Amino acid sequence: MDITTMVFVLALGNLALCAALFFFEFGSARSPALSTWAIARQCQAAGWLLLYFRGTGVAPDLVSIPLGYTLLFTGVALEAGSLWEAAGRARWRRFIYPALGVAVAAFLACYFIDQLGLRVVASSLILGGFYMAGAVALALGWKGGSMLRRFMVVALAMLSLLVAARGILVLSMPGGWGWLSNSLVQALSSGAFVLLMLLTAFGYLLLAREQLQREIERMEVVDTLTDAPNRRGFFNLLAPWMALARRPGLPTAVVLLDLDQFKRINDSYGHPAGDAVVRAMVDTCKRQLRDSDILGRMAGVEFALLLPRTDLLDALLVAERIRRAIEAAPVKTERALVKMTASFGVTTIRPEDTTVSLFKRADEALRAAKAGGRNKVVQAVTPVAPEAWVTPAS
Ligand SMILES: Nc1nc2c(ncn2[C@@H]2O[C@H](COP(=O)(O)OP(=O)(O)OP(=O)(O)O)[C@@H](O)[C@H]2O)c(=O)[nH]1
Repeated sequence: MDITTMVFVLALGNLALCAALFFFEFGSARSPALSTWAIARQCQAAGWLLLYFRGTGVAPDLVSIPLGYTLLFTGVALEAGSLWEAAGRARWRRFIYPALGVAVAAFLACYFIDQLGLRVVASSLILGGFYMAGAVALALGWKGGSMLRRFMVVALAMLSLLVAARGILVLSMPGGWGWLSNSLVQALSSGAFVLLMLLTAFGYLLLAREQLQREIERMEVVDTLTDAPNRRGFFNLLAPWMALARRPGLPTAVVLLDLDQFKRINDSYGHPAGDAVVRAMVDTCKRQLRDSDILGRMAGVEFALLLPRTDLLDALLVAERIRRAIEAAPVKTERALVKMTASFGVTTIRPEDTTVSLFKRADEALRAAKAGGRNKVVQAVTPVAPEAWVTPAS
């Protein structure tokens, strides 16, 4: 494939992707990273198209080449930016925009000094550099990342080097180096552009899908409002402690916590204020817990605490500490300072317990705390074993 056809393929490929992206996201709210990526692809499509038309008389070279490359640099820089955005570095503009400004100025200077040699050096190094910036953004998620992500990092880095290599070779050995002629390097670098177009397109979409899948899996076990484990997540984390309770050793305590008269908070200040109170309450609880303790949201404004290696007496002290902390820290919302209290039911896991019997006992204690006037800690009643029953003397 000759270079002109290659440039045409790149223009068409990017245009096709732009159209697919437009209809994929039509009418729905885009994520910032996806919006940036869509703009990046539009710039690249326009850039390659302008470069395809150079020398054809459609636009004078003096316009099509500087403008085409500027659009191309902008597209590749924004594509790197979208990868930084997706990696959670929202301040990428602070670095990418100045770098883009310097790159365009340097390219224009090189172009007007030497329309062939220096132009190739500058464009190859700039494009290679921006593609490498994208590879670095992806590499931020290397640890714990999927095989796809790691493959993308390695492939992007290698192709970026191949693109930059052309500039370096033209700069250091204008006549080529042995069998590595200039035309071979040019062909390799053009091939790298096509591979980069395909790889970034498919790779980016597959990575986005992978991230979505992870988010769905997380939502199955995590409550989105508080980021605490939800009912299912809490039961998953409780399971090993239930098994451990059948062995001799320190007990594990479970505390049920329910915010008092929460309906009135929603009714008086609105649901968003209620949400803020729930979040603040979780923060207050977490501050009173050890790292090994687990807080889960069971339903509505009812939470459970799992306190490993904690006996009943210590669990009662922890619950009392949390009760006081909640009472002493009114939550500041947009409309008012909201005072909050909570009621607690405390128990420990027994060897014969199932989750049903455990939670039934804790719930009975919680109900007793509510019935006793709320803002209280109540311990579960220990059932008397049948063999200890005493038959009254007749
Ligand atoms: N804002 C907000 N409200 C919630 C959320 N989850 C549950 N609620 C509300 O919390 C209230 C809980 O009510 P209940 O537990 O039945 O009763 P209560 O008003 O807290 O009174 P007691 O439990 O008897 O002290 C309901 O009005 C729910 O709509 C939430 O995530 N955000």
